Amino acid sequence: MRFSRRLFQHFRQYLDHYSQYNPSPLSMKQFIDFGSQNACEKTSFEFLRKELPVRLANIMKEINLLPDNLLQMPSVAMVQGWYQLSFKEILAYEHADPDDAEMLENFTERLVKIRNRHTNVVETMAQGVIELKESHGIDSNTETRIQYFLDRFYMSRISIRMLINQHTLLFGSQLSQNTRHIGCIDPNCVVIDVVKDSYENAKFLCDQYYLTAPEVKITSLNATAEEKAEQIRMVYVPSHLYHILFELFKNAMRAVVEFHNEDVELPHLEVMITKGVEDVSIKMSDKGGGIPRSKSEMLFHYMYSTAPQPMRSDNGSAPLAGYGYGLPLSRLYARYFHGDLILSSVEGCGTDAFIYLKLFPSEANELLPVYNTTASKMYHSDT
Ligand SMILES: O=C(O)CCCOc1c(F)cc(-c2c(C(=O)NCc3ccc(C(=O)O)cc3)noc2-c2cc(Cl)c(O)cc2O)cc1F
Repeated sequence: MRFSRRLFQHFRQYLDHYSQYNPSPLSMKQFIDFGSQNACEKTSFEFLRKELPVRLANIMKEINLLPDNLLQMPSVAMVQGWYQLSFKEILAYEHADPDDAEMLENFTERLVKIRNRHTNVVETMAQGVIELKESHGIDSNTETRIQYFLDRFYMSRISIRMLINQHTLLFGSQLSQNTRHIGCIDPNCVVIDVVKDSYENAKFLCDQYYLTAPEVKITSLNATAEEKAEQIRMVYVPSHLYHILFELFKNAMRAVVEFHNEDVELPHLEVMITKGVEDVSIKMSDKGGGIPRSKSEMLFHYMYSTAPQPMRSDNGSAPLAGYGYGLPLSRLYARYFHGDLILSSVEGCGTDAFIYLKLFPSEANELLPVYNTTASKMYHSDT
């Protein structure tokens, strides 16, 4: 027992040490500049062996502040265990020799194992919230604290996976098929291509579930007229943009089909892509009947969407409704590089969803949660 207590104290010292540092946000410009000029694996390693433990420690301190009855849920305890193990595995490289090529290869392989370990964190945490709801119930104060935590926890996870993906794609053994991309970043992401791709896949699911789906009309407006409107490009992570658009298309299609379930003709969706001076904006409009203003904020609640959804895949077809985390997570992806996702619904008519993205890579900075006294007070406030 003495040995494990000493190890536990040792672990807590490391956790306290690394959580004292603030995470260092990188900008999209730093990601592409580092990755495009013959990236140096040693430099990346020396950055990550400090920054990954800092980001892990910052969010692990917040996990430890969660209400005890949530922390005791089996699923939450499992996620906490994954974080503790991954934290320890990266600490093992704290004093490694950066000039040791074999060690660098081993480090990259270890990052892949860590990324795989954390694949199902979102679903597992959602299961933990359901376990808490079923065993203890969730009062509004607890709900507010869980909402605050999950937004920060999932933003932290997005940022850690971004760092791991960049390193493993730039230096890992599976060389990226697309030489144009810098890690998971496309420096010339053609926005309309991602819109069409996400629409087609959402339409496939909608057709499968409802045997019908609305068409889409896409228009582009290029306020800066130096290039043709239809080729609005930007530096972005296509998989992030796809995740946001796919979720919004699923929701819009569901609203339109369910609101017009008797009608033969479905009103089409409209997507407007606009390139301004600072922003690339994507507006998605539907005539799905909209949602009351009193309910629209709840769409971003993690708790609200864990209520049984009418759209579960009871007939075995892929659900249009997941854990309901789709929209809150999509807003985190939009906000991750200082963009945003805003819903504007008109009850009885339809819903507009606005995606705002930073056009300049130098302004697209990571938005990272920082563990500090303000944050910790959020977990103690009983107001
Ligand atoms: O579980 C998941 O993953 C999907 C979780 C999400 O599932 C939803 C979903 F796809 C679509 C809607 C919905 C409704 C609706 O449903 N209106 C009918 C009603 C009227 C009153 C009330 C009420 O009083 O409570 C509720 C609904 N109207 O507009 C939208 C709508 C929502 C979003 Cl986020 C969007 O991007 C586009 C939209 O057209 C609501 C969802 F919730």
